[in-house]
Amino acid sequence: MPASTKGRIGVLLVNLGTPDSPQTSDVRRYLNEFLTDARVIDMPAAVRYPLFQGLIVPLRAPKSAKIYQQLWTERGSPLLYHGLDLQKLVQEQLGSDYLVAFGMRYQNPSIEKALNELRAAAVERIIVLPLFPQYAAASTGSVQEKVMEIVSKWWVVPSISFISTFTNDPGFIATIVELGKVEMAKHTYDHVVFSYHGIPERHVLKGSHNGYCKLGNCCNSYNKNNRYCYRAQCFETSRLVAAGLGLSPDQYTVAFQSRLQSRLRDPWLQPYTDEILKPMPAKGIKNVLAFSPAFVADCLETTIEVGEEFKELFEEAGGAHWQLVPSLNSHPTWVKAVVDMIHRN
Ligand SMILES: C=CC1=C(C)c2cc3[nH]c(cc4nc(cc5[nH]c(cc1n2)c(C)c5CCC(=O)O)C(CCC(=O)O)=C4C)c(C)c3C=C
Ligand SMILES: [Fe+2]
Ligand SMILES: [Fe+2]
Repeated sequence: MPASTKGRIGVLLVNLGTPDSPQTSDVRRYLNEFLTDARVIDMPAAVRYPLFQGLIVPLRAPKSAKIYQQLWTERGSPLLYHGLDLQKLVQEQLGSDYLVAFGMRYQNPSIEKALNELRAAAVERIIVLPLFPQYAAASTGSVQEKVMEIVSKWWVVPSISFISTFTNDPGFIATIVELGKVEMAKHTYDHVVFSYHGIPERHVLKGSHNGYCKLGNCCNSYNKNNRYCYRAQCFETSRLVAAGLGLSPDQYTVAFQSRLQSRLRDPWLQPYTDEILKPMPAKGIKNVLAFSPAFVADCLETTIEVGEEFKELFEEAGGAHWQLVPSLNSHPTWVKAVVDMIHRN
């Protein structure tokens, strides 16, 4: 019998990143790394570095640090500890044929450290799962570029595969539906808002396959031509979750948050969440259930922006009840969905 070359399969789970602490200096270091990434700020380096490292980050870091201080817990940043919990639970379910590592695109634990753990274990191949349900060049694409940059320097490069989108993954959708039903059992809602992290419209158009995507009705169906169109993916996730919750199209709105547009004067995906929620109470929509399906773990953009800032705006406009549905975090249905995605790969 020839000797078997079969080894463990490496799994790399990656999320975006977070500062090491909520102190301004750590937030500045994190934002400097994040906002000088050419996939996030797609300007020439000669403009990007002076504008962001020299001007925007120094102004933003103290304000962001205050928000991170609100978000921080005894276990640190939620994005980090939920990622580590997910890693542990997925490892337990996959068993010893697999080795699961966790890394962050920006700051710590770094992707390089996580990949080195897999390399030290001589894994047979590596499956990379960026924890962004909808593909965007600024999130998934950036993780892919970083992974390829690191492994391209290894003398021996094992087989590597990427799970680039899971926007319509049945287990992912089922978990959001389950979490939504828990909230709907506690309260009656007039309307549902799906609020996604925004990106500049330009980013969507740059990824348009043969000019298929024009930011119009083209994104209303999800097909082979717009598989990686961020806008079409956000609509697809929303449609599937709405179907799971038994909502008709007039019972929900898809919107986009977290724009940097005011400073860069660049249109981002619309409508903007903070703008659509203000007129709702005057139209009789007083109770809103909000989902954040671009994030698999609670973070600054969910807990603070959707859970607190939008709630405040909605109540100021006359709304009675604004409720954020928690993220998937380490929900058992989500852990199983990740395990299933790995097995299918
Ligand atoms: C869901 C995927 C994400 C995409 C796409 C994305 C694009 C993108 N983001 C910025 C600017 C900022 N994002 C910030 C925080 C942040 N972004 C994501 C995810 C995506 N970003 C997450 C998960 C988080 C939260 C991190 C946490 O620790 O909780 C921030 C920092 C927060 C702040 O200072 O307000 C900025 C800035 C751009 C410009 C962009 C695409 C072009
Ligand atoms: Fe972001
Ligand atoms: Fe599109």
